[in-house]
Amino acid sequence: MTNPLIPDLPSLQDPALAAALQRRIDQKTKPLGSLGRLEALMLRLGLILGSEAPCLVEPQLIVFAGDHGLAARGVSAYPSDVSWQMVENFLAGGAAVSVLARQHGLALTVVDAGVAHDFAPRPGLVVAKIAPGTADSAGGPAMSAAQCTQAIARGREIVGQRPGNALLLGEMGIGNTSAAALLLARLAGIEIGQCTGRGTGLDDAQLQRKTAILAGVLRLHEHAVEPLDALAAFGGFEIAMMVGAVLQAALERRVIVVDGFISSAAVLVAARLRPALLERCVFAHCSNERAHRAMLAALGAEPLLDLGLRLGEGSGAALAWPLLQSACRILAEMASFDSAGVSGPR
Ligand SMILES: Cc1cc2ncn([C@H]3O[C@H](COP(=O)(O)O)[C@@H](O)[C@H]3O)c2cc1C
Ligand SMILES: O=C(O)c1cccnc1
Repeated sequence: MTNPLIPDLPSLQDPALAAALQRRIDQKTKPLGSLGRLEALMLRLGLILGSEAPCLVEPQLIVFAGDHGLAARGVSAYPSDVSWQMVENFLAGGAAVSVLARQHGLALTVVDAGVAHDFAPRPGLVVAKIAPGTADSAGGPAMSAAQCTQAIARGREIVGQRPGNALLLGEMGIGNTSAAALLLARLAGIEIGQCTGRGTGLDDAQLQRKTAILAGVLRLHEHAVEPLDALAAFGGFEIAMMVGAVLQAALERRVIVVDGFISSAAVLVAARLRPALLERCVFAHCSNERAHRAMLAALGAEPLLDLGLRLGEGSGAALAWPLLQSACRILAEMASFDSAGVSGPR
């Protein structure tokens, strides 16, 4: 059904372009298939950007930040204040993602999607606050349907206002591995015990408690089965804004670089609404958060890296970025057997 909030996405399948790309890859001066998964990445980037020699321009790394009412129940190893403190750290240039964005020439934008703190305006910060944190999803929906719609619309606007043809997703929000686990359980039908992980570093007893709390939240919202209902029930504002951001990026045929467990949960929601979104995604890495592998499997995704990261912020997306650049450079610059006068296979 057409819904102005959730744009229709045509499939990018293009057998002629796919064949041309594959031919180009196979004619490079290397044994057939020897660049492994980088070759699949070349194919994907070519199809997304609609070119045999795709070129990545003005990549945007956007970190969406929000607080979670559920965090007051002790589902994270850290206090909610860390959300706003880390936003300050991102803007001051001291966080992991700040360093990596600088290193790789990624434009970094931090979005206050709903942090329980007021920030002084400054460059690099977009205040798009829906509310100062979601409501406690153990007592009712994390957000109203109207707030959910507003968050998706703002996520779309923020991407639409920015240049470039690549979006790297990042997030910050104490308690957000809980929201992501709940979305995975509901939208992929996976038992909550399998979806719940240690997040910022819970011990065994704390993990057990978190699982019991999340099981209760799932029961409370047993009727929230549609993607947008589940998103409103479980939150958070940063996840809802990422849903809007990826939909807009997909509509504009940008490459979407997905980070860890939480940004994958946003992609899961968006993909349940518009499955063709997945054709536009590159999954940067498999995080160490327990259920990320299961989430990637539910998305049919093959991540590029497996570094045992469990940070979020877009750090994994930024680390994978040079692989995307290499894939494009190889397509554009590497010689063919013909052009280099190298003999092909016997
Ligand atoms: C200092 C610090 C920096 C972070 N940067 C990202 N996260 C990550 O941890 C949070 C999710 O884990 P949980 O659900 O257990 O709260 C998110 O904010 C995520 O981005 C951080 C967490 C901390 C403590
Ligand atoms: O996979 C992630 O992105 C992640 C995992 C744990 C904590 N924060 C983020």
